[in-house]
Amino acid sequence: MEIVFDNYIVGTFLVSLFAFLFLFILRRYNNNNNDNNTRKKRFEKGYSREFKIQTGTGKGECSPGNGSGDEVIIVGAGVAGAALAYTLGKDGRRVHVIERDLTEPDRIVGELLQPGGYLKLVELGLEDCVEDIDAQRVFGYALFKDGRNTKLSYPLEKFQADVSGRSFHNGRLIQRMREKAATLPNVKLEQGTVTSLIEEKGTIIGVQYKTKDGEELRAYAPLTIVCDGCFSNLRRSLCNPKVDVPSCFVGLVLENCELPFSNHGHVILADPSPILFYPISSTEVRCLVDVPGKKVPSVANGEMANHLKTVVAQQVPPELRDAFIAAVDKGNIRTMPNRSMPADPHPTPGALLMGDAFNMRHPLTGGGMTVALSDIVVLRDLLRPLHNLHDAASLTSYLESFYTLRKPVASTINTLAGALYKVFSASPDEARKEMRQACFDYLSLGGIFSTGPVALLSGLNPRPLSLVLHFFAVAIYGVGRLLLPFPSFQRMWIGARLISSASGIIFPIIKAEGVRQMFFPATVPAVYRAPPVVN
Ligand SMILES: Cc1cc2nc3c(=O)[nH]c(=O)nc-3n(C[C@H](O)[C@H](O)[C@H](O)COP(=O)(O)OP(=O)(O)OC[C@H]3O[C@@H](n4cnc5c(N)ncnc54)[C@H](O)[C@@H]3O)c2cc1C
Repeated sequence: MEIVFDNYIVGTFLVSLFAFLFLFILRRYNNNNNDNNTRKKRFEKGYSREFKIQTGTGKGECSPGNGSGDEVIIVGAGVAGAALAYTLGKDGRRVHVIERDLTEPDRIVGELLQPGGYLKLVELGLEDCVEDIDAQRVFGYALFKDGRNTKLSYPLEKFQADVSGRSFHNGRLIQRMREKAATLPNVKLEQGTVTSLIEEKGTIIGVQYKTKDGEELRAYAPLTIVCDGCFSNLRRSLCNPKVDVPSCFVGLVLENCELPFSNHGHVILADPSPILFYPISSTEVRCLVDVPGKKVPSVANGEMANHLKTVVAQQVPPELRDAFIAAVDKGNIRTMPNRSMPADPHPTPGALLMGDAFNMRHPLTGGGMTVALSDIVVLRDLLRPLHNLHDAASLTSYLESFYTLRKPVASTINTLAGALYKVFSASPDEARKEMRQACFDYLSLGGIFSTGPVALLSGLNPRPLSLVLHFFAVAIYGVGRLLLPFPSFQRMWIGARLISSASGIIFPIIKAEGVRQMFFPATVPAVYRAPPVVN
């Protein structure tokens, strides 16, 4: 008995020591990151550049190989395509955008832009697109679990006053970006549906598309960028699409209600999976209810309304319950599959994928637009020194660096989205229950324990290593709570399973992101490739 008791004390001591060392390293690491951010900001302050806008022909068609027409074709003018069209157009490129439907989209996606994404809008000169659309400022999140709640603020202290998240009607943002792109004389925005990519000797030389009037046309350019979104039917030849649909979101709009924490996103750790609320205008609150699996109860036959009223409503914070039920009764219930797809490109001469056509993650953390905008900044900087895009093979080889340079932002946001969705979902497994509770309590500790993860989620501190450290700090925090003050064999067993389950959650996502690109980008030779020299 005495030996067992001694082992408990030694075990407890070792776990506490390990946890202390882990948290100590984490704090040191974060301090270093803060210093780096300050240096980066100073650099950015001193960095300004003027753009020369070339006026082009704006003509949609040119013959293949003829250098006088469009330089870039963009397929799709959603968040990624519209922002990219403006960005490349502003840099003087002759851009031809082909969008299936130029009317204002009405969807339940892309309604909360993280502050990191807002900073990218500023870098692209598109920040005015969130003005005059009744966008709401977002300063952080409120997390709810079992009647308790905790407020997690974005660490915005070091940024200019306008920097924060923004939430809005997605269609309004897209329409503003399309209008802004279309003001550039060298950007042609056309309504049409691209039906295929035109390939010649392994190089994409343009697209075939159907106009609004049903006319079949072809357009040619040395570079085609496919931004046709999550349902892309053009990506197949440009990547290896491994699409997973872990769940669906059911969307409602709540009217005339006040959120418990104004100007904050609300995440309810419900059973079986999270419910989100955030403002999308000065009078409307979006609610997204996660339903695990690919199938949702039928909206048409009333099963969905019944599910929302009998299973979901009781888990909604009391302040929002009446508005929630009124929204269900109003009947405008929308659904959307939540897709995730790691980036796995086949570098193809003459073509690139961007936005959701290229890479998707669970939308729980609202990271998709931030990744798309960040990718556009990376691509813009790579393309800027190039006067001519006609040498497709050299261009493809040079642009391979894009896949590594995008990783700090993309892999941090992608990994966090996948991991948090799993941790925040209810499970009958004791170890997963402990992990979920530990995550809530860890974030509630405040200080670095909340600002660290929130900075990762918001795209303000996109560092994969910091993400892994916080993730395992949560796991160790969970194990420490199980073992202190007196561990039992059963609790030690749950603790071991908690660590194993945490590893089982995060390591497959990291593997899909690419360990080398994520943690050792400097060892990837492609990042050192110089721009091709073109006569
Ligand atoms: C339920 C849900 C909620 C989300 N919430 C958020 C959030 O709050 N915050 C966030 O940052 N991200 C969110 N996302 C992700 C975000 O919506 C996407 O990352 C973002 O919209 C990607 O932009 P995109 O331009 O790639 O695709 P889209 O914005 O979907 O644009 C694709 C465009 O291509 C056009 N198109 C398609 N096919 C063709 C064709 N053949 N020819 C011509 N045009 C074509 C379409 O009409 C469309 O305009 C959410 C996703 C889902 C599923």
